[in-house]
Amino acid sequence: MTRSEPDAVPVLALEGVSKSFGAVRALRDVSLRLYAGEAHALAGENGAGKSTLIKTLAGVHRPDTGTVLLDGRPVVLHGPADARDAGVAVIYQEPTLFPDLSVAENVFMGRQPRRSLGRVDHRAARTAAAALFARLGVDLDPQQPARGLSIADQQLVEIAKALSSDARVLIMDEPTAALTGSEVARLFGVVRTLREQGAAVLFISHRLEEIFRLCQRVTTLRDGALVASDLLGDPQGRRAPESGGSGASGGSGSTGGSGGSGGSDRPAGSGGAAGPADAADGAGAPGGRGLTEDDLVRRMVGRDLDELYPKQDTPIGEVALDVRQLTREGVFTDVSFTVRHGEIVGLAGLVGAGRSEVARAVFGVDRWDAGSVHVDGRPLTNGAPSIAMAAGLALVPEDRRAQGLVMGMSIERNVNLTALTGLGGTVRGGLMDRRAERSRALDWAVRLQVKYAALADAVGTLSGGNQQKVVLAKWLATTPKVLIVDEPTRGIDVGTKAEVHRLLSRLAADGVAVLMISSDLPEVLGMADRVLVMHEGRLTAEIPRAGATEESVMAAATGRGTTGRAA
Ligand SMILES: Nc1ncnc2c1ncn2[C@@H]1O[C@H](COP(=O)(O)OP(=O)(O)OP(=O)(O)O)[C@@H](O)[C@H]1O
Repeated sequence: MTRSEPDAVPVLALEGVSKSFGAVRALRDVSLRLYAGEAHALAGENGAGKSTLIKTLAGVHRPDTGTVLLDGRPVVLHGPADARDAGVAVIYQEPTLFPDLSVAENVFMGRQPRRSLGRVDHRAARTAAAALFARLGVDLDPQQPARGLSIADQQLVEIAKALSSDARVLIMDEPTAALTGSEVARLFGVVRTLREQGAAVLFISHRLEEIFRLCQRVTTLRDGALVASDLLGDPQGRRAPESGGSGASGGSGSTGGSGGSGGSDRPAGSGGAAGPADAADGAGAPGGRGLTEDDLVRRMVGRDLDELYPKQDTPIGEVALDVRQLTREGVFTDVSFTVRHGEIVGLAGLVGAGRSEVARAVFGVDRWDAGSVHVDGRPLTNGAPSIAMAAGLALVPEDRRAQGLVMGMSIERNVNLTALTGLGGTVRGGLMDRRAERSRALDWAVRLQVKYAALADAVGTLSGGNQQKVVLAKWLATTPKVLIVDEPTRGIDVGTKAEVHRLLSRLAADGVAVLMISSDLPEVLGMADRVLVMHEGRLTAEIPRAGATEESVMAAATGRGTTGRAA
């Protein structure tokens, strides 16, 4: 049986599901069919309803109307345990393993193999875990403690855990957001293996190229409604491995390992969207040639997208941020660079290279052991964020949800949080000027296209991407002289991504010095006037815009040569 046979029965499906939270209609009459052996992407802008949909499949939410079907039969999932028992597992972006337990103990949590007297059989657990990792084609030691595993490895432990309980459906909610390029390649290798073994994978990502690389079908949501469910065609007309539930290996590059950036897994000749009886397939792909990235963006956003990297040329002014020989023992060493007024400097490197740590030290969240930081020629005090802010520095942190928001507080109040320090200008005689607060929040909500019901709603009710936008707004509202943004568009949909880039470009044109930490290479190359690269806690290169290419940046990021040491 292959997934594209019209009479195939989906392993898991939604039919006509609607779900509201108060006045917000998060899902409206949505249907989705997930087949064995397919990687199926779920696309949509922030707040489109993707998380609500997967939570419905995972038994977290009960639909208001509509049905969940397992193997074609309607089921009622009373909670996550019901979904797990039915073979549906969810892998979240940042898994929550028990740090003090071993990898094997985490895999078999609650289901440890036991010996006759009821004692846990650790050796059996290790052997079984090793067999699962071998099945996935990955190299992980079952005996090592979970503490200290990279996020990528933690995800693999979660996947092994799902397999150990015979999961047939794996739902992955933005699993790649915090992974390096090679970790993504390894995860995709695992997903291919799982598909060959007959699993169905539902995959969420805001990175469109990943959807096209990994998936055979994409379902798009807009404002809670289904736009289309399209097969993804292969533009080169190459024949990708046809996989059913049989486990037959049908072609190249489809198992284990860490392939490069190739390895497209799309079905051959899948013009249009003549999938298994999907009513919403009607829209198809233009010209019957398979969906393109532009088509997908149009489906998500409802219009053509403006330029993604609208970088304007701006005169570069005096040095605004001057970081000299900054060292934090064991974290980063001898880091020196400048950012000038009007300039966007990209800070590239692999996850773990020390970029965020430098940003935190510059802003004063962490102390430095040696070196100095000047803003407009004035020295900052070590470990004093309030002094950094008073000097005109702003830091939009990477981990925005944890570091940047008070979840129970309103959207409006969160946007204005920095005003509590007196920086934002809405504190008058010790009282918040509520009208100014509201108008500022509204202004930023519109500029960043935040999707919300009321500004007085708790920020915790927003979708993940919209929460990210509120943190951005909060810091941009301080009108900084120097803005440090850490992964400014991670988790943000493609439409707003262009808007964030336009905003950064405009800030630079207004004279703000922008230091942009980003793992998104096209973003760095598209937006930065100059690119700094870090590798293992040191600056390894400084590359002017004209000389910056994927190759030159990656070479410096992986320590394979430098292109001129940063001064
Ligand atoms: N528990 C909740 N209470 C109130 N509103 C909610 C709740 N959960 C989701 N919503 C709303 O439902 C809508 C859909 O949110 P959802 O999280 O499903 O979006 P998403 O597509 O996953 O977005 P993102 O890409 O930002 O993660 C949003 O308007 C959101 O604010």
